[in-house]
Amino acid sequence: MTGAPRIVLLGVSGAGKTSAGRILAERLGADFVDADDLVAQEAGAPLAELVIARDPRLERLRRSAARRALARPGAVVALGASQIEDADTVDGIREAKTRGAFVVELVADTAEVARRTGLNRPRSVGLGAPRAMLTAMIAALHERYADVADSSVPTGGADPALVADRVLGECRLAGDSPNNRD
Ligand SMILES: Nc1ncnc2c1ncn2[C@@H]1O[C@H](COP(=O)(O)OP(=O)(O)O)[C@@H](O)[C@H]1O
Ligand SMILES: O=C(O)C1=C[C@@H](OP(=O)(O)O)[C@@H](O)[C@H](O)C1
Ligand SMILES: [Mg+2]
Repeated sequence: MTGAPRIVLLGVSGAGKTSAGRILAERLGADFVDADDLVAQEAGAPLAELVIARDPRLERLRRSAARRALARPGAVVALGASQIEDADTVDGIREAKTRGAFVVELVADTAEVARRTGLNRPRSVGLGAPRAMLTAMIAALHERYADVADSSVPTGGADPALVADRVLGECRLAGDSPNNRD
């Protein structure tokens, strides 16, 4: 088709974008591009290190990584959770949609995200109310994802392979035939 990714996955950290994205790409015989990996490659350092150090290059690196990922024809692309807060990246997602990309939000609730990311273990209360903050963060990001996504897929109680099936099902319902596209 037109130089756009086939599928763009959005969702909070722990929604399962990377896990389901790899499976989807394998099923479609497509490349999987995780924007976070492009950042790490470009910076020559693991992303977590850059985040913890509040590296001043991070915003620019993440923006350009999102643009490069969104320019990969036929790929399955995962963006980092908070990249939806960057206006240029949202423009890039909307442009990719006009070129044929199908955008899906993977949805996971607080309990699921907490379990998957290890935040459900006992921890210091000195941080305030991490569970309430996580819930608020998930709700705020969901508003933004929903604003650009063509579809959303629940991930609770479903393993990544089933999540990948559901994403493909949504593509087909929307009239897209990812297995048949070149
Ligand atoms: N559908 C799922 N069910 C249960 N655990 C999952 C699921 N998807 C991902 N996970 C687990 O949750 C964690 C975060 O998954 P990941 O794919 O890295 O999410 P994201 O890229 O959205 O942050 C990993 O430990 C992964 O094994
Ligand atoms: O966008 C974010 O806030 C981040 C998302 C994480 O990736 P996932 O969304 O794949 O978990 C990881 O890049 C980093 O810890 C920061
Ligand atoms: Mg990821």
